[in-house]
Amino acid sequence: MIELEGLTKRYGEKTAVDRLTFSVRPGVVTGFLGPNGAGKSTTMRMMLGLDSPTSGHVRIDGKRYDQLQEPLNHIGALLEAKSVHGGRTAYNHLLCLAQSNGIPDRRVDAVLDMVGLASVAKKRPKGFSLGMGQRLGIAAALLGDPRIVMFDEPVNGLDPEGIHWVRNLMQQLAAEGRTVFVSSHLMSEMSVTAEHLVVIGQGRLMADTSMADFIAENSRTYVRVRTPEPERLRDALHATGVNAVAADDGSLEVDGQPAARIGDVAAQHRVVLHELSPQNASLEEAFMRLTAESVEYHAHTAAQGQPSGPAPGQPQPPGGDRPTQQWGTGWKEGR
Ligand SMILES: Nc1ncnc2c1ncn2[C@@H]1O[C@H](COP(=O)(O)OP(=O)(O)OP(=O)(O)O)[C@@H](O)[C@H]1O
Repeated sequence: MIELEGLTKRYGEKTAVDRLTFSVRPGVVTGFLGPNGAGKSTTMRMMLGLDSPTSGHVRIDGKRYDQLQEPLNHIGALLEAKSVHGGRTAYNHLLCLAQSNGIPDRRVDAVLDMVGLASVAKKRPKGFSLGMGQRLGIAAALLGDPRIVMFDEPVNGLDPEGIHWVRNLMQQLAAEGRTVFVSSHLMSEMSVTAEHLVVIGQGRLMADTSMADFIAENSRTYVRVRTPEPERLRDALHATGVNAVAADDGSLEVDGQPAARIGDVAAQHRVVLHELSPQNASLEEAFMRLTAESVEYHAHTAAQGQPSGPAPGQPQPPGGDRPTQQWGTGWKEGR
């Protein structure tokens, strides 16, 4: 179990992490989400004792990180910018870590096997691809067979097979009853990996909930209807108290009604349907809707100084009552 209580970190005037209180439970994968600069890495560094809180605290199995006797046996972590001694082979890198943490040497072969790097164990990581480096970082995190694992952007640089492997690994670790805490900017991946979510924005807690509830609470679900006779269907629906709104692409959108009811009304009035499809919101839409107001860095159009919104081909903001003028592509100044 990881427990945060009022965790706060200030850098001068800047409050990077602002009174965060939440727990990460064992047995499920918990996703950690937030726009760029939200404070995720700072939070994770404080969990590992790499940064000290300005106030508040983090407990790992009831203790501060620096009070853990053999920390790698409790918590294994992959942080974004993993530094690996370039001169040592992958095997020796892990062996040094094992020996300095009281971990049996045989764990080195076990984790190299587990992450698929056994064949390059005698090679130096400086020649590794980004994906191989990530696998080596994951191997190091698993070395002490810890009950808690924490991954910051674990699929960064991995190919589809690698991403699939990380997903299965995290789910397997959680199924074994471990605590798995993972940050990622890849929403589609997160949505199929994590069961629980912690979302922060500008250092503050915005959500601590199940994936299903998060999507349901922060998104709009509706039924899209296509018909050659939209006016007639709209009137027919209206007569039964159902409101259908015409979308720009000529389809009708109906909120808060099951598709079957719309289909029944269409059949009663002999209106031909070309499409009748429930639209379930994605994690990406829900995340962007919730965090729209807390995005710290926005892309601006040079001419108007206005946020540019999603790039062509990127998801569009869902409709709704939250302001969408602050949508940005999330790039970060100075990074
Ligand atoms: N050492 C530091 N000194 C000053 N400010 C810092 C320092 N580290 C982080 N910050 C600031 O704290 C805020 C949170 O940064 P952090 O890296 O934790 O965010 P993040 O959610 O991990 O972002 P990203 O998704 O871009 O990795 C940012 O505004 C960042 O500029």
